[in-house]
Amino acid sequence: MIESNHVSLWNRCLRVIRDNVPETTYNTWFVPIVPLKYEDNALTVQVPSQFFYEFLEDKFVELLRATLYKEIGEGTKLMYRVIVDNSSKASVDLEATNRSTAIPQRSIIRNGNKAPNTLKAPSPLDLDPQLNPNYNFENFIEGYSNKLSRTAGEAVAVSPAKTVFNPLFVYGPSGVGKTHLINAIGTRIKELFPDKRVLYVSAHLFQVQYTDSVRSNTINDFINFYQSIDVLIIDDIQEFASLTKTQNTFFHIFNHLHQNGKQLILTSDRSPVLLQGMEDRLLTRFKWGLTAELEKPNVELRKNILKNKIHRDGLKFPEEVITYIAENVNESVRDLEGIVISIMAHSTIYNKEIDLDLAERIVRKAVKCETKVITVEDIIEKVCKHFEVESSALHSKSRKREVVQVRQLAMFLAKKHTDSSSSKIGQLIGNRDHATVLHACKIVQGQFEVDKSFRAEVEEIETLLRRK
Ligand SMILES: Nc1ncnc2c1ncn2[C@@H]1O[C@H](COP(=O)(O)OP(=O)(O)OP(=O)(O)O)[C@@H](O)[C@H]1O
Repeated sequence: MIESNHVSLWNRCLRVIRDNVPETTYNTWFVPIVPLKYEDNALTVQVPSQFFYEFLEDKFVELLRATLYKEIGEGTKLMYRVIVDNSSKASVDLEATNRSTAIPQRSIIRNGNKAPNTLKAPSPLDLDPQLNPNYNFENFIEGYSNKLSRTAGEAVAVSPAKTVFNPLFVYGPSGVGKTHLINAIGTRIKELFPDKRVLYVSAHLFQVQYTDSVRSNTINDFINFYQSIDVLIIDDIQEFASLTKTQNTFFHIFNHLHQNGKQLILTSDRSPVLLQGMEDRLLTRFKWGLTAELEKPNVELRKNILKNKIHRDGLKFPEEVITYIAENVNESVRDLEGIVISIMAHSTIYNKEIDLDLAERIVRKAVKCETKVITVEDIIEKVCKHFEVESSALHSKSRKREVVQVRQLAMFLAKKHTDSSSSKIGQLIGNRDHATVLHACKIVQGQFEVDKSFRAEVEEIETLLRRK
């Protein structure tokens, strides 16, 4: 077999494949494959993304193997060149059917995000920063909801510990990109300053390491190790809540690093004001630098994130499908990504075009099964618990300010999250009439618009309401 005819070999294979899979599957998964070479009994093909490669390996490995054996010869190997970065066209080569061992190292780095196995300070080049390189600034799409955090993050990345953003405290609900952003900052710092000792660690892992070090009597090593870091990135700091000893140790590490001109980057699912169970001296320090909120992305940002993801994965979705998903999947970016994968899988397995109909069915199912039905009773319970007011007070005639405010908030949330009419809501909350409910909604809406910390409190209650 002459080596230059890889294109004609692949075309022969395509003819066989076309006869064996539905048309949409063929167009989606096989047309974008580009044959690159045939050498040493191996055909190398280029695929547009890691996702693409994994999908082929998962669903069509047998078909591909049988086709290659038939058209090219027994034992022919299939090699993939997987594009991992669309802009630079960076790629990795992988062998077919060897996925578990062949996945590029960069994509499994995070799975091995284990405790540094030596808590003695290794040199910067030996220290694995535990960053996820797939989370970088290039693929962190900017929008109104993340502009402040992103801009501050870029400033910190260029001049770690030299800006006033120290610590940089990023907070926001689940799935809005906190982990992505802080990894992007760490990765950029490592690119600009390879000698800096950068470390990403989840608060959970920090806590586990701390407990281990107490148990094994190596607490000094633990502290020394963390005090040797130049840029310490801790994710989900809210997990330290109520862990007094961990907080105490972290307090000393924080002070040491801050005093010695090192950068701290922290994330939390809520703002410092709402971090209950955290020592005041830590909370004060969290506010020394910049406290930046990552809000839920708006429709426009969701659309851009979707487009970017679809493009990076080498896929094609009609514009109206993208718009539909962006408008209807609005909780977290993670949900958007799940929907894309689901649509691709359905389209392939059931041989359906990717169209509005398919998207609607999948989104409806996903959104429905994740949405908990919220009742007026749930709302009363959560609101009363949050503000430490007896629910009996809500139903009483009390006109005490704090009771009135809690009652009004419960009415507002009931109007927003249930299908009950204003009269029904009034009846269930303090036996009031519908005009009182409408008035309450207006008052709360007004406060919601001007008072950021009130808004944060309400959002926290809403998160609890949605949780199953
Ligand atoms: N602006 C963005 N651009 C591109 N991708 C984004 C953006 N925001 C979030 N994502 C993607 O959404 C997914 C969830 O983001 P991430 O894990 O950073 O959220 P999080 O806020 O840390 O959530 P959690 O608190 O649950 O850990 C990731 O795959 C991330 O890449």
